[in-house]
Amino acid sequence: MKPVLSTDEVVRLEDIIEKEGTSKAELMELAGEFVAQEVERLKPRHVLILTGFGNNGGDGWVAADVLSQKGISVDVVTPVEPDEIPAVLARHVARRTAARDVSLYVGPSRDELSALLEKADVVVDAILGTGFHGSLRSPFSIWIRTVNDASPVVVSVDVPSGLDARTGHVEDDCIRADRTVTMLAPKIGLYSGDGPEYVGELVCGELYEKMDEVIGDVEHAAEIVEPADIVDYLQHLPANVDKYSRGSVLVVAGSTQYPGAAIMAAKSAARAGAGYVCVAAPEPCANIIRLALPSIPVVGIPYDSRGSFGAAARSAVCDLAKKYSCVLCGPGMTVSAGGMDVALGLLELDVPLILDADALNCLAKASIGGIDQTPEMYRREAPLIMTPHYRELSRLVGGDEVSDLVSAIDAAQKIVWAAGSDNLVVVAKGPTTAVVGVEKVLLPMSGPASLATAGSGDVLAGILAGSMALWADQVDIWELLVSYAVAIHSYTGFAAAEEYGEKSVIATDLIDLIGPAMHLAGDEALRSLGLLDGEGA
Ligand SMILES: NC(=O)C1=CN([C@@H]2O[C@H](COP(=O)(O)OP(=O)(O)OC[C@H]3O[C@@H](n4cnc5c(N)ncnc54)[C@H](O)[C@@H]3O)[C@@H](O)[C@H]2O)[C@@H](O)CC1
Ligand SMILES: [K+]
Repeated sequence: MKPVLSTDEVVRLEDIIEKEGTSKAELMELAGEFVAQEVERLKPRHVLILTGFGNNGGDGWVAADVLSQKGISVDVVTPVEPDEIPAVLARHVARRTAARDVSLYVGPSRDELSALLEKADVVVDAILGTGFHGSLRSPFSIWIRTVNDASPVVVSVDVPSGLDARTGHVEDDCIRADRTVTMLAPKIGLYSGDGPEYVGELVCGELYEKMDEVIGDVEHAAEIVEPADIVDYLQHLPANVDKYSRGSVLVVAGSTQYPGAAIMAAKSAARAGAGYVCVAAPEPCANIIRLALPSIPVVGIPYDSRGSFGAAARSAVCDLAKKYSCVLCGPGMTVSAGGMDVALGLLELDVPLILDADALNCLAKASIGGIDQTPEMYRREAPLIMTPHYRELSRLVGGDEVSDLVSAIDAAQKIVWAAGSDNLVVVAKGPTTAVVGVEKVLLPMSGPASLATAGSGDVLAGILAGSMALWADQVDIWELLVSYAVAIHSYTGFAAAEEYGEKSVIATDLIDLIGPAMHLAGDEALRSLGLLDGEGA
């Protein structure tokens, strides 16, 4: 897994590295050399480097120096003369570079900048890095707009200029990078909010050769889960399994209004590997589900006048639930008094439980001021996975704004820290999904935008349930198993987008692609471990 840091922790990491004997000036040299190396791979003849007032600009000046010494023609744009640059380290490298064979442009007009952009093969954006917050001031606001209008090939240094590296928020304009070369470790803002839209391909220059020895000394905002990390869950089934040893899932879901959610979740759980799946649904919709899923038994449960779980549902569902390896509750069940009772009843049982969709909305309704204010409601021994999207997550914590990855992690941590259990995981679903536990925040591979379609969450919940049933006995770190399920869901999105077209994917397409998605994930894991060459086995 690869750590992702907050900007504060990056500063701490730089201090630690300095204490270990590598100064910030040396880090800047290494950063600039790394940028130059990444630019050189694009084989440019003419490079334009835009620099700012701070150390991000310093990295750009070093890169200019290295590239010009390699015989590449380099233009450097700076807001002030090198001697007037306020940041000491950046001023030092700017003076040095200015004395070399580079062309300097101090505070060019918009037209002059446009002309420079026209003759550049590659533009290096070293205007603003982790020191930038708030709204853009001139001249950078004009530079950034001019660059984006010209849409050249852009390599951004550390962070695309204009992006707040703490939150991923873009207030005005931001450089649209083809590649972002980030230093030491990726910053959380590159994954949050507007970040993914501007970053392009992300490359990390670790710079410090003994990074492994120091990275554990700072807190990680999150960790990226790589294909090799989930390889344990991609093994073949042992030859001697039977349908019970593969694990069983009870899907507590559906209503007259939304029988489809129960159908999609149950089928996904079966496709994800559970040996036996059963649905417990309000009686009036049970037949529709039976007809759609001939291989899956459906138990009709007492219902209310709207065809949702009714007053007697709790004991019927809880009696059944005890017999399963894992219970998934929520898809399509609507928010009703009976549904609320069912969700609270399941929380009291000693069975691995996934609460999704309306089960979470029921929980939010049953608590006052957020569930984190009443952790006893969900504190338990058996594993509990909650899978809210940002809006559901906001409701769960009493209405806090949840609008991006950073605020989603904060909200999810409130929930898991209030209970303090290793067996509690919140999956904060969004464009970048975070898997949040007490100790760890994991970022599994994100899927394509095609996954943003109604019912996609029911498929994810089913994949999660099937995976939990299959692997529950062998789990050390629940966050990792959950990340595996999220990654498989992402792969179904890529496979479906390829088959049906990016905009045309519907949730039911994803279900039959769960198997192929596991193959894709398996191949990727083997390839990253060096056990598979080329395009496939
Ligand atoms: N400190 C270190 O050890 C290292 C730092 N590195 C680089 O240094 C960068 C951080 O440097 P700094 O902290 O100097 O910050 P930056 O270079 O990101 O920017 C700070 C400068 O931006 C300007 N600025 C801030 N807000 C602004 C706004 N709203 N509108 C217009 N201008 C604004 C200010 O003039 C300020 O001096 C990193 O992103 C990275 O590129 C790398 O060289 C690696 C080592
Ligand atoms: K930058």
